Amino acid sequence: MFDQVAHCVSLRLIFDLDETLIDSVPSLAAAANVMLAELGRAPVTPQAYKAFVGHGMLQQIRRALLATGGIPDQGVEPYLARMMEIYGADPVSGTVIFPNVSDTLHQLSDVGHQMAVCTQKPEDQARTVLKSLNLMPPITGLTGGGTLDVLKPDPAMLHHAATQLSGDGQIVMVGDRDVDAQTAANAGAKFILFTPQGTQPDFYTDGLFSDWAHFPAVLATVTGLSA
Ligand SMILES: O=C(O)COP(=O)(O)O
Repeated sequence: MFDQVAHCVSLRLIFDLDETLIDSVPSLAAAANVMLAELGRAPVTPQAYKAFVGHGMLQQIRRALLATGGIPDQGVEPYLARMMEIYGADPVSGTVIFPNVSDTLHQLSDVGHQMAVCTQKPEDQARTVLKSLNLMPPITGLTGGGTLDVLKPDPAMLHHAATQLSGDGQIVMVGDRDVDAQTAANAGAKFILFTPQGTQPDFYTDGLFSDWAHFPAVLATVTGLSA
């Protein structure tokens, strides 16, 4: 399968992190539930928490508070700070890498493609997770929450991630949700959707896959490299 991309110019592949390369929802939900318990709130299930993810930690906590009784008088900020303390102390336990991610990324790197992550997750937390899962390298660039003063879908996030990689190879963004697709569209980049359940999206995508072992073939088709 890698023969399809073995003789091509170097692509710049920009990956979303949460729910694209890793399933971090159990660890995020566990940390949020510690914070919610301190506030006297009921816990949220990982399944419910999944819907809160995608727009950064501030939105996660805002949504968790709204779902469990509303925003307290103090506002979201103190609870965001507490979540950053709890989750930031250990963003690794309970987080798993999706099947075939590691092999696929190493093999894409071996044939010359360059890779960076573009995530809403705070940059230091993302770096800790990527290093602990032995994904950095082959991933060499990282743009996260706090790297810039904007988040996805601002195209500056994707541009920043791409400029961390050398060369001017075609940029392809890979993510799991609409905000990633919108980021790619705003930056004029191709977008490939990771959809582990095989769900059809209601937004535009240049390609999609549900198993990372199939990603190189989809990438080859989307970029025209299989021709
Ligand atoms: O922090 C989040 O809400 C999601 O981060 P992501 O951009 O890696 O999906």
